[in-house]
Amino acid sequence: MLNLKDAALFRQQCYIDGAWQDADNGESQPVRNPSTGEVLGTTPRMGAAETRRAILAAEAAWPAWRAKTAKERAGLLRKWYDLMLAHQDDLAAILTAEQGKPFAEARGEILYGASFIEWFAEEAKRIYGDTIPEPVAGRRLVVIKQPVGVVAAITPWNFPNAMITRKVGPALAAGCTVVVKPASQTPYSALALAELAERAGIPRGVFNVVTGSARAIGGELTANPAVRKLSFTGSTEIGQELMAQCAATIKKISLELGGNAPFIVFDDADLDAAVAGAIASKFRNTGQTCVCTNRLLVQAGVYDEFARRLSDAVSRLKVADGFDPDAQQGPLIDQAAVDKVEAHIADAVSKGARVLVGGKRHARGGTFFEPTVLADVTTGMAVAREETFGPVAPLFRFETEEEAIRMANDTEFGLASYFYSRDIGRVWRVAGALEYGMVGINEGLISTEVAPFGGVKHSGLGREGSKYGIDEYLEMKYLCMGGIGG
Ligand SMILES: NC(=O)C1=CN([C@@H]2O[C@H](COP(=O)(O)OP(=O)(O)OC[C@H]3O[C@@H](n4cnc5c(N)ncnc54)[C@H](OP(=O)(O)O)[C@@H]3O)[C@@H](O)[C@H]2O)C=CC1
Ligand SMILES: O=C(O)[C@H](O)CS(=O)(=O)O
Repeated sequence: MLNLKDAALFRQQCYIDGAWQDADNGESQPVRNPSTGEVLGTTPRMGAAETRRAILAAEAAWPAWRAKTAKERAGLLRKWYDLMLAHQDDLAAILTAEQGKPFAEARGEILYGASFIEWFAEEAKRIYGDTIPEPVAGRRLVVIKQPVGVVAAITPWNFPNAMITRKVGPALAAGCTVVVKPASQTPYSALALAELAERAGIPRGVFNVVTGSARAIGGELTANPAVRKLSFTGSTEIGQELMAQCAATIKKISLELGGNAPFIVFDDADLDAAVAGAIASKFRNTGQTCVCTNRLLVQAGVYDEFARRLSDAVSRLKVADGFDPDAQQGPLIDQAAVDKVEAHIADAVSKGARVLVGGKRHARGGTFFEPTVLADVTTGMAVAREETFGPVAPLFRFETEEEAIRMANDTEFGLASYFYSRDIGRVWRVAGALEYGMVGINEGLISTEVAPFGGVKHSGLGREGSKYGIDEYLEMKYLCMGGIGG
């Protein structure tokens, strides 16, 4: 099925306490290639009992793992990173087969995912504390940082490699141990990471991967008091459920949820740069990223020209199977995703929008969809309020800077935002006024391991990556020493 150089990377069992295991009841669930519909294999359909064992393994491994020096943990993470790079093509092939994205994009995700392991291997050695001038003579005050403990990570199908390493990298670097539940549609990338972690020498129980019933596994991960931290990437609806489930045990929580990114083109923008940025921001992963542009707000003076140039560029995007060397747009993850895209287009057209390019299922069939540009879109349409999570670029028109900011902020989401302008005063005014965790200014691709990734409002809590990302896996402790004398 998969033409891998190292077939041992394709694992169809879960990884718990350093052992590859089936579900207790022997049940399994199929994993399909979204491009062809073919069954790639199966993974165990585990539930609460197996998850409890994984948590116990992580708890048992924690004392020895946290007792290692930061340098020792960094060395093991570095070996894991080196193995990811050495197996980049195989990891990318597994990813394209189970998620559908073009192979070149999958290779890029492996580098992006590995960068979090590299970055946090370095950050491990810089977990500094504080000394505080004593307010009372004879005392010494210090602050130290310690690992939070056993971490649960629940991750999505759209970045099956990077969304795991963006959590597991800082967790392990901080001295925590982890139980990961990957998306059922894309489990093989997670299991390949477990295979490489074992080869890197990461001790048994430190990194565990369970697949199966989301509700049963999630129920155990959120209720078990041994789990002290939950990190989730996925829909806002599920993030809200998990946050509520964690309340009973007061877990530390990070949420990276949905978005509704505005992409604002002002009349002083470099239009060629804006078109290139819109293509990159809107159509990466066939529009299936939480930071994808969801609404394009274009100032009236450049609306028609921008619409013409963007439509021309979109019409040239190659829709193909991810293993086709020319592929630029792969399939959507499943039929539900196609249904949502079609519903958004139908709603917009019924309320007066015009289809400039695309607008319907692709001739390839299955879950392939034509990259689409809509004009004359208005705020009463579903695409203005809901995350499409597909290859649809809706163009809204605005007159003034104030109107653009008001439209951009008119959403409960606040993850990524983008705007194009060459006026320095406008750049600072708009960047300050946008209610988002991240702002791309004359750039459509801004995600990197060195900067804090995350949102506000219904887009989540906390930050991933950057020097801030490791704090999510640390607890701060204040020591007050008396009787020092002198
Ligand atoms: N912020 C982001 O990066 C992402 C946002 N999304 C948004 O979410 C929408 C739906 O996508 P989808 O993949 O279904 O996202 P979900 O939020 O449903 O799934 C994300 C992860 O959560 C798990 N999950 C689902 N329900 C539960 C539960 N009750 N308890 C514990 N874990 C659970 C899933 O497991 P399983 O796969 O087994 O269902 C998966 O591992 C997308 O259309 C998009 O709008 C989706 C993916 C990423
Ligand atoms: O969840 C996502 O969609 C990713 O976080 C987007 S990115 O980090 O690859 O930009």
